[in-house]
Amino acid sequence: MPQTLPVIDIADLSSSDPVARQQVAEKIRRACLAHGFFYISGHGIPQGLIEAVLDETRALFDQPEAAKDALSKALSPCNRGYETLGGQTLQPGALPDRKEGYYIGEELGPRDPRVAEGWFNHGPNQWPADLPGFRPVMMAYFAALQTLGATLMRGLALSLDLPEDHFDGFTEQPMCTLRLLHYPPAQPDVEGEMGAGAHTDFGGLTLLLQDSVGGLQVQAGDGSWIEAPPMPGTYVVNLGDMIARWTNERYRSTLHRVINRSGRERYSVPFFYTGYPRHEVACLPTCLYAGESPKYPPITVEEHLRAMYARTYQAAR
Ligand SMILES: O=C(O)CCC(=O)C(=O)O
Ligand SMILES: [Fe+2]
Repeated sequence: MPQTLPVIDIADLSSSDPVARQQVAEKIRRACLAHGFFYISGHGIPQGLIEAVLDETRALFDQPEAAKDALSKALSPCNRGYETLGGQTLQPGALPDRKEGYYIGEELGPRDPRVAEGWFNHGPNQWPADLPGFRPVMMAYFAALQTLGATLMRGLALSLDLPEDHFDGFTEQPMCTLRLLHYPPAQPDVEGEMGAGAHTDFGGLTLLLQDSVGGLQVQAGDGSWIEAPPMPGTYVVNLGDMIARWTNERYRSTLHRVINRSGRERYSVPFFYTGYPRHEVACLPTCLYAGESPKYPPITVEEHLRAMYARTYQAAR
């Protein structure tokens, strides 16, 4: 029997009944201990909005190369905009990833104090001039996923035997990144090339929307790769490195990769819930058992994120 990832209906995380919330948290706990990856249903994001996001994503990547290059993230002081095919190498030592991407964050003007102070990745987005629906759709989706991320962080707190509001300092003014991705079909003659090389996610939670093509794989404890196929109406949720730091690796930040062997174009939209940049991430007392010591020193969200960007965007080889 191949291993599969669980589907958790999270609707009851918004219930007024604390017992119902705790029951969802128990399922989250089990999934986090097992794989650090699970599907969620009952998330409340309207299907129409999801389809609009995928439509606008396809339309963006269908634009001529020159139009996409005009939106290059190299032109942005805060890493927003277009990233060309092969622009990132997620797996150290592997070939550059066979994907192109687009980064969107909270829309912040120059007067925002965080922008004025030069906080990492804070500032305005770049928007495609010829796609009028793109900006409103992406902003509506961004806001909806930010709320969903905060709901999940409350469930995560409960799953760790912490008060539900434990992560409120992290979910206030959170930094989040919406990333649009396009994976052309794998080239059969290029050995070792992947759509996204094996990596763990940097931040807190990732909420992944994928189209119907498939190709995401998650590493199990025994080193084998589990398929995470598309399931309509769900998101794939995974834990990033900051959760592994918080929990002293009790909860895992699991390796995953994408190989698009379908022969078709694949589109996916991960949403990275990264959290309040000045928040300090240190080992949680409920995750440190007698005789253990923390595996990681405390770090702020921003310090951690800067280090991770430096690693995957080092000079192209
Ligand atoms: O496209 C996917 O399914 C996964 C993308 C991913 O892992 C990432 O962007 O971190
Ligand atoms: Fe990832």
